[in-house]
Amino acid sequence: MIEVRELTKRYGGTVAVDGLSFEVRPGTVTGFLGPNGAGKSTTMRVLLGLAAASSGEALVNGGRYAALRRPIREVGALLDAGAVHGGRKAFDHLGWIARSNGIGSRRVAEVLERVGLAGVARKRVGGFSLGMRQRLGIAAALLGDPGVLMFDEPVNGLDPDGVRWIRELMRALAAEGRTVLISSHLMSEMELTADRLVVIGRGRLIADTTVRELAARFGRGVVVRSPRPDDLRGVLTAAGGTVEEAEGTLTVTGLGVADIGDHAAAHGIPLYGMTPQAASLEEAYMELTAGSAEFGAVPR
Ligand SMILES: Nc1ncnc2c1ncn2[C@@H]1O[C@H](COP(=O)(O)OP(=O)(O)OP(=O)(O)O)[C@@H](O)[C@H]1O
Repeated sequence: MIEVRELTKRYGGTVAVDGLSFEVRPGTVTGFLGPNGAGKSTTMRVLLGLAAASSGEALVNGGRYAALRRPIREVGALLDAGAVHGGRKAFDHLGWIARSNGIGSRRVAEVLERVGLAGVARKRVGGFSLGMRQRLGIAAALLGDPGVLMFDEPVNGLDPDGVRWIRELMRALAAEGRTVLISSHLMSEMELTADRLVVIGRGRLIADTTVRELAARFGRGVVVRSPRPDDLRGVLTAAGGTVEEAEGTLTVTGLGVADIGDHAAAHGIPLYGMTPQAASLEEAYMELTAGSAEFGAVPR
């Protein structure tokens, strides 16, 4: 697991991270959200041993890493997908990392397959699109089959298919029991990907919560259409949502889009559509990070 306790990181006069505390548990995807310069990358870099804490702790599986001594069987990370030697072929790039960590080439083929790059394994990375580089970076993170994974802005620059692919991969990695921390600017993306949300601004914790809790506190409801509105209403009410009905259209508060989809699917109730709640959560996020809203940390 990942534990950040009262972490502060200063660069000269700049306080990049300011007394930050949060935890990421195994089997969950935690979305790490905050505007540019909020301190997300710095926090990950300290967790990975690439920068030293000024004070406080940033622990992975209870330990601290020294620079370049991070065991890739324990923790994998994608920090800067662009920073790959363009002259190398994808297979050789990963093969080199694998060899220096005593990992066989069979695993290289496996991770290339998992990220959908098996077909271009022998192509030079220099010709890869940003999306392909993100996939390659993720493959490198997965090489050691680690239990803890950190991805810094993995959806940056990806098209909708790429974004969907990342979302499914993150969910699958958490379902395998891994601890996943993923940073993003986009609440709309995290809403569908993350179980928990850690929102920071100016290096400080703003909210440590769930998508559901945030939707319940700030959401203006999700408009849902279904051929079986009465059944759906029963299911969503039992799940803790508040449902209002008007002319066969339900407005649900207290549950996020992903929750509603899951509950409907579990009961075999078809949905015609959900008006994306993302806009209202995005607004909530903007309010939060603008410092104009208060949000207490939610007990686990
Ligand atoms: N190596 C460094 N030297 C000096 N200042 C730094 C360094 N790294 C980060 N900072 C500063 O620390 C603050 C936090 O930056 P950080 O990159 O961690 O934020 P971020 O949330 O990851 O932002 P972004 O979304 O833009 O990547 C910023 O003010 C940044 O300028």
